[in-house]
Amino acid sequence: MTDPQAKDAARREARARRDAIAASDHPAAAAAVRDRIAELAQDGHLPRGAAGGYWPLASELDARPALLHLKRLGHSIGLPVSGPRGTALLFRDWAPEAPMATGRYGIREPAEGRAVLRPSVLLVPLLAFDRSGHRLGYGAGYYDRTLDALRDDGAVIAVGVAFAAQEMPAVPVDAHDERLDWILTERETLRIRK
Ligand SMILES: Nc1nc2c(c(=O)[nH]1)N(C=O)[C@@H](CNc1ccc(C(=O)N[C@@H](CCC(=O)O)C(=O)O)cc1)CN2
Ligand SMILES: Nc1ncnc2c1ncn2[C@@H]1O[C@H](COP(=O)(O)OP(=O)(O)OP(=O)(O)O)[C@@H](O)[C@H]1O
Repeated sequence: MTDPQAKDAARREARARRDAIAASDHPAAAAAVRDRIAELAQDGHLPRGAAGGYWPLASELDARPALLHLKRLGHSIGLPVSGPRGTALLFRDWAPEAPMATGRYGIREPAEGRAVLRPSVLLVPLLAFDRSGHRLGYGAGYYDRTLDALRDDGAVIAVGVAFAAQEMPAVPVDAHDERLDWILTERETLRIRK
């Protein structure tokens, strides 16, 4: 296993870099990522069915414009609901006008009663990434467990979303770390797996 301190140090460094991005640069980055997801869809890289996303936290890149685009293309959209630490995320159907609630960690999520979806495409928020498709999240293992579970019962295309500044030469990895299929930043579309 990698030294947990190496992951923590990489997390702190990535977090500081993300926090340093000017708020005025966020809308253009969100629009660029929307255009990149539109291109993936157009080129037939995204399977039909539900797309999972995330409600932006802190200084994360806002994926909502990308999600709204996928919705217009006919995908249903699911947002994560965090259960207890150690569990996989669940995705509930989201629409801009549908009721939201505040879940664990104070994150906005679709209210109870909204349908649970199984995403065939998952936009994954990244704290740090490298060019081989490895990622770091907040360290609770939610996305590793979620991708593991989704890949166990079928296919899922995992699309990491981050600012270009969050790239590292090599993210520290462990055996349980799930790789991404694509990474989208405001600057480029990285194809990890063919
Ligand atoms: N937008 C977004 N939604 C997401 C995630 C994410 O990374 N981004 N998640 C990705 O897994 C899940 C939530 N995961 C979390 C895992 C740990 C902590 C956590 O330990 N929070 C600390 C405070 C951290 C801070 O302030 O920086 C705490 O509550 O003490 C929070 C969320 C599901 N939803
Ligand atoms: N598929 C899995 N099954 C069981 N435990 C797992 C699995 N994936 C991750 N874990 C556990 O979750 C914890 C956090 O993992 P890690 O440090 O890789 O988090 P992360 O990738 O940064 O976080 P996240 O996946 O939430 O974005 C570790 O203790 C790890 O052992």
